[in-house]
Amino acid sequence: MDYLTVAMAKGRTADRAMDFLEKSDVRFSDFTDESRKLVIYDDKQTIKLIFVKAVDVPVYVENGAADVGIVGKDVMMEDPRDVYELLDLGIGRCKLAVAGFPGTPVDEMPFLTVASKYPAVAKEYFDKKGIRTEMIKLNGSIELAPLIGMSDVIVDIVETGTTLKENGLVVLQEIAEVSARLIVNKASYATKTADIQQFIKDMKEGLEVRA
Ligand SMILES: Nc1ncnc2c1ncn2[C@@H]1O[C@H](COP(=O)(O)OP(=O)(O)OP(=O)(O)O)[C@@H](O)[C@H]1O
Ligand SMILES: O=P(O)(O)OC[C@H]1O[C@H](OP(=O)(O)OP(=O)(O)O)[C@H](O)[C@@H]1O
Repeated sequence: MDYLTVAMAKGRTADRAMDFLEKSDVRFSDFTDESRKLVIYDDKQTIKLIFVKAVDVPVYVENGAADVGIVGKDVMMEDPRDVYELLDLGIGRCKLAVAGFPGTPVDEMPFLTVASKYPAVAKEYFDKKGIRTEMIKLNGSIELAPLIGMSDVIVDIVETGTTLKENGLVVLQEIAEVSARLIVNKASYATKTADIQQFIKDMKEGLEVRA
């Protein structure tokens, strides 16, 4: 059986994407939130869903290990890959922003230490402004860095703003709007066109039902 292989991260993205697909009658009945399975199939046995780390989704798709991926724009910005980006799913909406203590004069500072999960995005942003930076790559709890004096500012995802607020930080500058995107392997798009178009149609129907 030639499945359409779809890669996504468990958690917020997968929950919403599977909701959309269910609206189009694409169901994964044997999947539960507690499941530790990394590969699941839909009831009609046409889609093979693989669960990978969010940052790895474009890697699987570029290599053809997955035909399709669902991934945040933040991940694509940090590590661009040679894939087609075909649909903005409008889920997982958040912002990439510079944050720090209130009143930090970012644009007047000739040199900044920046802690981020997104060092490439951050460097490009400050380079364009002519601000020299030292990047400190972190993988989580980014908001801690300014609190303990490890960085002047952070570049991170802001959704509700709660994490910043609870740590006495504020958004200083907005860099980009982020939402989940549907990406497609280039060769798969040529060889599995009908399956991919059907998958996109199913996702779109889910989007419309939700709207
Ligand atoms: N509040 C949020 N925090 C983080 N990511 C968010 C948020 N809201 C939406 N997103 C989107 O969800 C995607 C996946 O986030 P998730 O938290 O699952 O991954 P992660 O934190 O990179 O992975 P992990 O938790 O496995 O380290 C992000 O790349 C981003 O596009
Ligand atoms: O604006 P908010 O709604 O508070 O959301 C933003 C927070 O969510 C993300 O962290 P995540 O939950 O992925 O944990 P992490 O620190 O492990 O990255 C992000 O890195 C912020 O810390």
